[in-house]
Amino acid sequence: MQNLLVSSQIKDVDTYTIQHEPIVSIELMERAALAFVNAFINRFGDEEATIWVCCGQGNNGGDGLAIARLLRKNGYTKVKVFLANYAQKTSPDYLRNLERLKQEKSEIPILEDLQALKLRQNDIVIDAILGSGLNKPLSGKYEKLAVLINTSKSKVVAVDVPTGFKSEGELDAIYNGVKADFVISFQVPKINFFFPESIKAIREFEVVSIGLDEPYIESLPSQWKLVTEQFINKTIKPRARFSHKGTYGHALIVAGDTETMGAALLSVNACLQAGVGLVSACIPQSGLTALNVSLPEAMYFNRENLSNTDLQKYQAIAIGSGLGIGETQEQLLEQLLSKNKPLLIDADALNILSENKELLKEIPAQSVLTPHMKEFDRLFGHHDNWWNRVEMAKKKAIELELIIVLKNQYTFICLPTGDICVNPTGNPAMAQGGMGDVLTGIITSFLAQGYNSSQAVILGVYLHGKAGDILAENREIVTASALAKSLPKVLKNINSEKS
Ligand SMILES: NC(=O)C1=CN([C@@H]2O[C@H](COP(=O)(O)OP(=O)(O)OC[C@H]3O[C@@H](n4cnc5c(N)ncnc54)[C@H](OP(=O)(O)O)[C@@H]3O)[C@@H](O)[C@H]2O)[C@@H](O)CC1
Ligand SMILES: Nc1ncnc2c1ncn2[C@@H]1O[C@H](COP(=O)(O)OP(=O)(O)O)[C@@H](O)[C@H]1O
Repeated sequence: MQNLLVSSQIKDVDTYTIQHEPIVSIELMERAALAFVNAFINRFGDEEATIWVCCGQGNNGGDGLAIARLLRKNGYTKVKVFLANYAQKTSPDYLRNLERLKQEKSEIPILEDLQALKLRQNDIVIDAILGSGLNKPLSGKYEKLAVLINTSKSKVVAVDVPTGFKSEGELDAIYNGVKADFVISFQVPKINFFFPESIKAIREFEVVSIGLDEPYIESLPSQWKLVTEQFINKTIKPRARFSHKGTYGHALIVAGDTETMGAALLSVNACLQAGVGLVSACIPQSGLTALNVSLPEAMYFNRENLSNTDLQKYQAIAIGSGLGIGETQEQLLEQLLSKNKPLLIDADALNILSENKELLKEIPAQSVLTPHMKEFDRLFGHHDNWWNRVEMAKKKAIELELIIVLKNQYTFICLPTGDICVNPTGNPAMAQGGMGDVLTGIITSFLAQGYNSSQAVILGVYLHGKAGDILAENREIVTASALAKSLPKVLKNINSEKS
């Protein structure tokens, strides 16, 4: 896991690195500019393009000046600098870079008049006006400049963060900052990059290291964590010698209704593909033939027997995928809750909880809820923005001692400890019905295999997205069935890389 930091903490890391490396601040700025330029060249290799580097007067502007100089040095002959000198204050490193640019007679035109900023279709704007130092909404000349950049047809590449974009905290409904096609951000992704509202400001982003002190970053208190591949590799266990089906647990999945039997089958199949030892499908009798034909490995569990069966033999129990809503389903949920065993609660079972909120406190500790945005709001109230929604998920996870998996492009996993783990895998090719049912099956599988709740959820969400990413490399759409089918190979690749 990697700590995600708020802007004030990033400043703190900056200061720490300068003192302890040691390195002078202007050299750190040079390092940031160089990291930006390398990533930029990698992506936008056209040395003939006209590049307008728009610079404010803080350190973001200082980066811009150094970037302009380094691009010129790398063969980009049509670099121009535009100074947005609208502020009273200037940063010392900005001034040093400005002096250097002037002294070196670098042949880079330095413009200050807005009229001179004639942006054309194939030009590139490097946005170094305001970075993570943003401390109030954009207005006046800054806003006018943002409008000019946004209405041009030029490609926009932002340094660290787009001008006017808040790195953390609630994002306003209306965004008036620079809209970047690409952001090259320093050292850590900013928390707000992961919220859907960021689409108004950022099309794509990349994070480049600038050599800030990593152990110090990890030592800082932050409840925001990014799930990393290293964490997954460390956590996942390969299949052991002499192991047998009993080693990998028995899962019970309570799911399906006449019209949504497919959801149950998807979930049960994913549970098998993710490696469970045994799985029993507690589905309506009308689904029995479909189950036997499509998933002969699975067993059937008659719903009539749920109330009088000892469920101790199941290492994991999930309820909800395609379950439907009604008195029978409500009774099933209540019967399971009364067993006082952690559950994974998804889809319609969440909707039943929304209609019967008194049941929330009956959910056993360490249970997992996997709502998408609408299911979450039905449960815990309407939210105008994602920042508040995630804050509420964190609060409820602590209060109810649950793991709340708030699903989206970047899924937020809120743990009872208060930690919010952001999952980086997954992509829009996966935006199709049934994908959540597959996720439920995968997490249930890992729970049955003996991972603790947090591990099972983090592994499940990450690998679900990873499988989707691998498939999306050569297809536009990834179906839920295709994703489930690919899981054994994804798991094999991870375990082979480890050994
Ligand atoms: N460790 C790292 O990651 C490194 C980061 N580096 C770089 O530093 C950047 C951060 O630099 P920074 O702190 O100087 O802030 P920056 O964004 O340039 O502007 C601050 C000034 O803008 C002003 N201001 C704010 N909001 C405003 C508004 N809405 N409208 C108008 N004015 C507004 C505010 O003025 P004030 O209101 O306080 O008078 C303040 O003085 C970071 O993004 C990265 O590019 C690298 O160089 C090296 C290592
Ligand atoms: N654009 C996307 N990028 C990444 N993951 C996505 C995207 N769209 C959907 N998903 C994933 O697909 C799943 C959808 O869940 P859900 O809405 O419950 O699906 P369903 O109820 O149809 O099974 C979630 O895990 C979500 O993270």
